[in-house]
Amino acid sequence: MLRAWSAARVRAAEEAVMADLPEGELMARAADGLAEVCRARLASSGGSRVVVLAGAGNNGADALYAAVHLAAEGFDCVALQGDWMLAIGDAASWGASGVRVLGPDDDWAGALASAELVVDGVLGIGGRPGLPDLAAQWVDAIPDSAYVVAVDLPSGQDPAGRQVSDTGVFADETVTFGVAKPVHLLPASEAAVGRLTLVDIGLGIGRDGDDEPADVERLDFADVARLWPVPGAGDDKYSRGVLGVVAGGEDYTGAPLLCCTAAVGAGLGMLRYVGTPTPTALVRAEVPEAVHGEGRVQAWVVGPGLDTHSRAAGSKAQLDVARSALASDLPVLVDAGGLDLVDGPRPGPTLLTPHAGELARLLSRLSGEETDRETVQADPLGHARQVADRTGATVLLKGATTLVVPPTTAGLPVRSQNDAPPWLATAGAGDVLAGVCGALLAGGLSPLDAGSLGALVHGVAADLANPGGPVRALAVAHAIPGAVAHLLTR
Ligand SMILES: NC(=O)C1=CN([C@@H]2O[C@H](COP(=O)(O)OP(=O)(O)OC[C@H]3O[C@@H](n4cnc5c(N)ncnc54)[C@H](O)[C@@H]3O)[C@@H](O)[C@H]2O)[C@@H](O)CC1
Ligand SMILES: Nc1ncnc2c1ncn2[C@@H]1O[C@H](COP(=O)(O)OP(=O)(O)O)[C@@H](O)[C@H]1O
Ligand SMILES: [K+]
Repeated sequence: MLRAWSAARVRAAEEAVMADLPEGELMARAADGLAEVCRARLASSGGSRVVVLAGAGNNGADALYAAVHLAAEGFDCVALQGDWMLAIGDAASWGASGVRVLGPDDDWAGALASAELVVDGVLGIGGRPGLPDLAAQWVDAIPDSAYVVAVDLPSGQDPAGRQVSDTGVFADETVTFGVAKPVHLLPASEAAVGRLTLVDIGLGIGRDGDDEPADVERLDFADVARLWPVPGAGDDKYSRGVLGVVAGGEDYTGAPLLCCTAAVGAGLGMLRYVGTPTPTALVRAEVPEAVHGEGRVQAWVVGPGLDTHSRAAGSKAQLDVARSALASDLPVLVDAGGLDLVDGPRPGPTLLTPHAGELARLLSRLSGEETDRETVQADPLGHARQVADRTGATVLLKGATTLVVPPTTAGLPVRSQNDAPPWLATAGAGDVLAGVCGALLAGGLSPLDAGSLGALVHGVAADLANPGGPVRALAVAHAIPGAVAHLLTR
């Protein structure tokens, strides 16, 4: 599992460690690690010209110290300085160490034009989203052919990973110190990070065996084996978990098929389906494992393809089951149409699985203030958190990066999963996700684990279904059993 800590917690950890270290030791470790990565990238590309973008803070100092190492080894190192003082040293002192510093009136554009490696040390965890004007000009002038290494984080991006910035650096690689930060994992900024490389500087957080909750977590493949409910010899279908699915209607007949196919494929003890006549006939034909009608279950999925306003035959009875599931103290996953039935906290563990448009609609209704999809996408974490806090539910916000956000009072980390190819952005993929996560809830997982593990497996299944090419949702559903086996036995 990759874990990220907020800037405030990283600073506190740095201060604690620095109290026992000689002055400058932590920065020296950071600069050594950064120089090592730069050296390796230059060796593999055969490049020799390095340009450092030097900001006014310690981030700039890290980059400059790394450049001193590289200059001593014969690389041609130039640093760009704006109309600001440097945190450590000045043009003359860095020049004496082999790093030529160019100011705003020097030919910095010429230096950048021939750069083979650019080290972005404009802003680190002390940065606010956005860049000073001159730094934005530097970034615009970086040639496409240069390899861009961001120090700690891509400058201009929000260290907290909340706000999208349109003037930030987009790095090929980010070298971060001690532990990852939210900027590296959250959807507003992670696309700017590139390859993430961690350099150990001896911070007291994030060590193996340290179970202090992080701020943001990302499950990796090893976590599947740790968390997936694998049956033992003593299990039977009831002990493994029964999932009730209330989905579909006379209009949307495909969603329940996708959801039920994925749920049984994820390894359920049993599935009970509650629908109107047409999807019921389809589920009977296509998912012979399912039993029909209400009965005892360990968890519910309510909502894929559900039209809460339908007056078609069977709709009222189906809706009554949906409402009683929501009123029960069982775990419930609420998706799509089912989200219209959510008006506040409910008794049992709850996982809401909206996409950005559904989240905006739900939040507008709950708060009485109109919010739209674009507003949600500009701060996905903040809006998911608002819905989590208003409902007491864990909110899984779907997207290229899927967030799983518990309510603040739970004191749990946010999970952020980025396992899916963009091909997964296809109709019905959300119904498949609901089935997988529902199966995990029925297997006894918490909403946080079920949501994040389900998103990971869903993404891997999309890849395995047709590596590198298009996938339809049904193919993703059919790929779930293979994806689980692949991840459990790798
Ligand atoms: N604390 C330490 O001893 C260590 C810090 N390290 C480095 O230090 C960095 C943090 O250093 P700092 O706290 O100096 O922070 P930064 O280097 O991020 O610089 C922050 C400065 O930039 C200004 N600023 C912030 N956002 C701006 C914007 N959008 N436009 C213009 N100016 C802006 C701030 O007012 C502040 O003066 C880390 O990211 C890391 O690179 C490492 O050397 C490891 C050890
Ligand atoms: N660009 C993308 N890259 C990877 N996965 C994506 C991308 N866009 C959407 N997804 C995933 O595809 C699925 C789409 O679900 P959803 O929007 O509910 O569709 P539907 O309602 O048609 O089933 C979600 O799991 C989401 O995380
Ligand atoms: K930086």
